[in-house]
Amino acid sequence: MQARLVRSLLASTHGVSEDDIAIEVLSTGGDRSQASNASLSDIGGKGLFTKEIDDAMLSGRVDIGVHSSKDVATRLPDGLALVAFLEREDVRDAFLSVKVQSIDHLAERAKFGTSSIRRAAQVLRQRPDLEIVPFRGNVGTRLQKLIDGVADATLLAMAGLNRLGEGHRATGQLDPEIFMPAPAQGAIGLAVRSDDKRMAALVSALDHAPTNMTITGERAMLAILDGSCRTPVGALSSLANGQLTLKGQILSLDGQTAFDSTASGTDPLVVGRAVGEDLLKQAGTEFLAKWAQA
Ligand SMILES: NCc1[nH]cc(CCC(=O)O)c1CC(=O)O
Repeated sequence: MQARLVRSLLASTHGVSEDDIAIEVLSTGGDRSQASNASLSDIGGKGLFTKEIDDAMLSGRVDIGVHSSKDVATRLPDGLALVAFLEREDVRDAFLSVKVQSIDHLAERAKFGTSSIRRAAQVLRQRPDLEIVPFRGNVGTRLQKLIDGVADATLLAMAGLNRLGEGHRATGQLDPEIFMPAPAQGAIGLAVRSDDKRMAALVSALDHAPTNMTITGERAMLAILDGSCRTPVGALSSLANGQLTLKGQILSLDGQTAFDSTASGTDPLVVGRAVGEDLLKQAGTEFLAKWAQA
């Protein structure tokens, strides 16, 4: 579990005992709605996986929020701040099937299980014939659904599988240039109360600077798109010589139309905003209105 990793890093970095750091496990709306067939954006979108943790932080019950960065809204509730990111894991999505080795090998009109509008659009872009079926639940439930034939294949974040020790369940990994990961996928983010300087200092010591740069860029891109765009979004970052190169993509829900943009630079906020603005400009208001999630 990711909170245990954070506790062990905090203890070793600051020379304190793990026993002095208590873990409070809070179930969020996103965890509870796992049996539902609704897509995440139907249930409550961003904030769904963080609300209970945000509330516990604001009330002072907990001091550090441990999140999957991709589940954290681009604007945190007032009084909270993301101050550190652990080294990013594998950013790719994994392909899982008990029948075939890759998307290309799926039979005509096979059932593809995903409740993610990004994954559905990306899959349909490659294979418009496939039937997308809602697919939720924990990893074990999803694997059982594949065995039961509820779907012929699905996609999951490689990072999530690895953290559960289930990386071997992946049939393969998707090319992230084609199946662009969700912005901020694969990185654990740590939040503190904005006025808690002491906790911010303790937590910031765990920050992995290159990860911080890529996540900051991707979240800046998403912040631009969030306001005016409810279509699927993908992002892919790379770092070289202190320069961030960020590729972004937005897609129509049916995957038939996609817009891509790339920018590079040393300031991730500038790079991220540039990619976001360019995507909005390319897509135009008509596209954005047509493919807005209801
Ligand atoms: N939407 C749920 C969610 N939030 C973060 C991860 C994976 C771990 C990560 O990206 O850090 C997942 C599961 C998935 O997309 O397969």
